Amino acid sequence: MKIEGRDSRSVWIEPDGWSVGIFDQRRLPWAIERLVLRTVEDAAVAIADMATRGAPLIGAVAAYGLALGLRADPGDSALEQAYARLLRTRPTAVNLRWALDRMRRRVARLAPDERAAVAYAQAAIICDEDVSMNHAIGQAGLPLIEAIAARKGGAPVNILTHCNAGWLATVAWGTATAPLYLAQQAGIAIHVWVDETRPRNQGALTALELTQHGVPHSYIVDNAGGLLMQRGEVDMVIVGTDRVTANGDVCNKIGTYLKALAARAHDVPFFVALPDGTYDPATATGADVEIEDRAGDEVAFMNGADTEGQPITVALTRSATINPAFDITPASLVTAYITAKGVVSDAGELADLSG
Ligand SMILES: CSC[C@@H](O)[C@@H](O)C(=O)COP(=O)(O)O
Repeated sequence: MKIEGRDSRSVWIEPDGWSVGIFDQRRLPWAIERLVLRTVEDAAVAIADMATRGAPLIGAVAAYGLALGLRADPGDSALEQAYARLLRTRPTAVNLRWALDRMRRRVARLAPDERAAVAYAQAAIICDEDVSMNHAIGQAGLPLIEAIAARKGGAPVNILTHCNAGWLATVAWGTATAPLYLAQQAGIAIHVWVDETRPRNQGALTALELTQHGVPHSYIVDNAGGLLMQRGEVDMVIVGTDRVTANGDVCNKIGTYLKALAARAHDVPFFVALPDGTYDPATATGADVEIEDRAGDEVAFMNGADTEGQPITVALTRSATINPAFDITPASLVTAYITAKGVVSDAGELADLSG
């Protein structure tokens, strides 16, 4: 994504050759601030506080977090401690465990003095794969948009997305957004409905990305989607996911389920962009996924910026709050999963692809 006119990934190695850079997503889109991670703890805090976020990016930053830990202490017990610390940062996105398991498998059998260099190389591979996988998801999803565009005779294809499953949730391209960027490159007229996504307003990140890339879009409150579908103003929904279980249930940002219900009621196709690290065949159904309960203050207070871009907090309520961060969309409401290997319509096909 272009940030300050330069193509940037969402995680990178700093010029010193070992510390890890990320954007502080708590400050976006109002301020472009970078954070430098130098320890396992820095990486863990950045993930838990959502300075960095989005299932694939959490996995990538955790991978570098493990490399940072091994640089400081490559011994067996330090490896296990770093693994455990990073794993307990956030419970729902399976990419975290997927990346950490992959890292640990790669380094555990090595002599301690070889581990840090191999860990950095492995984290870089995870990042590069994320970029190519998202591009492949884009290519797989493009014909879905082309088909609707052909039916509409050149009128813009209206695509609704929820949360941020974009460049800033991945290393680059995004999952749900990759088909949109490729459609734009192919000259197809699109318009994106961007859900605000309370309480952390990830829609503002999606809107920032679409602005940077010149993709026409409108930022809408979470509850506008139903009316828009009822009026025939949504041609398709594409969302990302934090985990797809063996039966095809989709765990994603809170509010996704309501969009899927509305889409089914109005015959709007509902697609889930699914990279490899987000598929969890070891978990049977969505009911088996731990849904992250975040602090109620995220609901009671809203962080943003004033008209000058200075940070402000708005108090909304003194009432009790609960803040489940994700929900489960049953497989029965999913039209198809857009994977890097193609578009598949059910859990059986997903299992065949990954096997
Ligand atoms: C490609 S990102 C897919 C999901 O991780 C995304 O939709 C989402 O729910 C992000 O949640 P977040 O709480 O911001 O980490």
